[in-house]
Amino acid sequence: MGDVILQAVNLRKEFGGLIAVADVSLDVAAGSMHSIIGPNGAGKTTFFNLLSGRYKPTRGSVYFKGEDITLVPLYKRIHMGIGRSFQITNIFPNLTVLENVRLAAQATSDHTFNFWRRAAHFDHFIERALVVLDMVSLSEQIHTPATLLPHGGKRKLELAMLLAPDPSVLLLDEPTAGMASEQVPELIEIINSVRQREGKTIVMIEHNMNVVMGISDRISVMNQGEVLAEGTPSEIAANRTVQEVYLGELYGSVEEMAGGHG
Ligand SMILES: Nc1ncnc2c1ncn2[C@@H]1O[C@H](COP(=O)(O)OP(=O)(O)OP(=O)(O)O)[C@@H](O)[C@H]1O
Repeated sequence: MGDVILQAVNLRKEFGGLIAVADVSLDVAAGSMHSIIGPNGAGKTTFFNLLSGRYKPTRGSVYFKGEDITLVPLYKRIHMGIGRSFQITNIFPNLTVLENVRLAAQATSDHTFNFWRRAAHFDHFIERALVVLDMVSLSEQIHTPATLLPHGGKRKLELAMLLAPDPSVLLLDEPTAGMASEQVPELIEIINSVRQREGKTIVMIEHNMNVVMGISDRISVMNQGEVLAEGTPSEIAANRTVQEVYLGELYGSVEEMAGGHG
């Protein structure tokens, strides 16, 4: 395993009496694809919100490149290089694809604009936007208003907006959600090539098991706020406790159905 780039140590989040994340410790290796899976309500999104800085933990710590960032707010973490996926609702629908990505690059820039230097920076952001739009195969649609993109195109646009400021870690929350199954392989191919060609670290919540098993280096399985198991895809696939959690869910719903008829 390579150097640890992002680390959670005994991270906990309570909402009133509910423990959504229960003392989770997790190491993400630099350059790896680390997936987080688990049944609904397991605490995956809450855990992501603790990594991105959207939530402050009840206790525990987050380290990025060895630095304690537990109290660093979300916008500063983005500046440091932790990119959190944009939701489709963050896209400006009437702006073009290019303008959306240019704004995403610009929004996280450290430059304070001086009028005379502004034009030069503007060109720089457009150049960056064109590079990332090429990475996500949207070069042909740069002048299309975002609202006119099909759902799969909007997901690629989100990814481009996330990549625009050149983060070293990408937190992807269900990147294939809502996509038609025939569009999934292309997006996964893009995510994989971004990781390999750009050397990015990717932490991903994903429900599609084919995707998770196919591209992850490591998988952490969450259940009821805890990490139940962690390992390579083949280790996780062979793990009995993991099988029981997923099968348990299935049996639970079968029993409910049976109960409904009884
Ligand atoms: N802001 C909040 N306030 C109160 N409870 C919350 C909040 N966010 C999440 N929870 C609760 O915390 C638990 C974990 O939720 P979370 O959304 O993190 O799970 P998840 O694994 O991401 O689920 P899913 O796969 O359905 O998205 C759930 O019981 C949820 O109801």
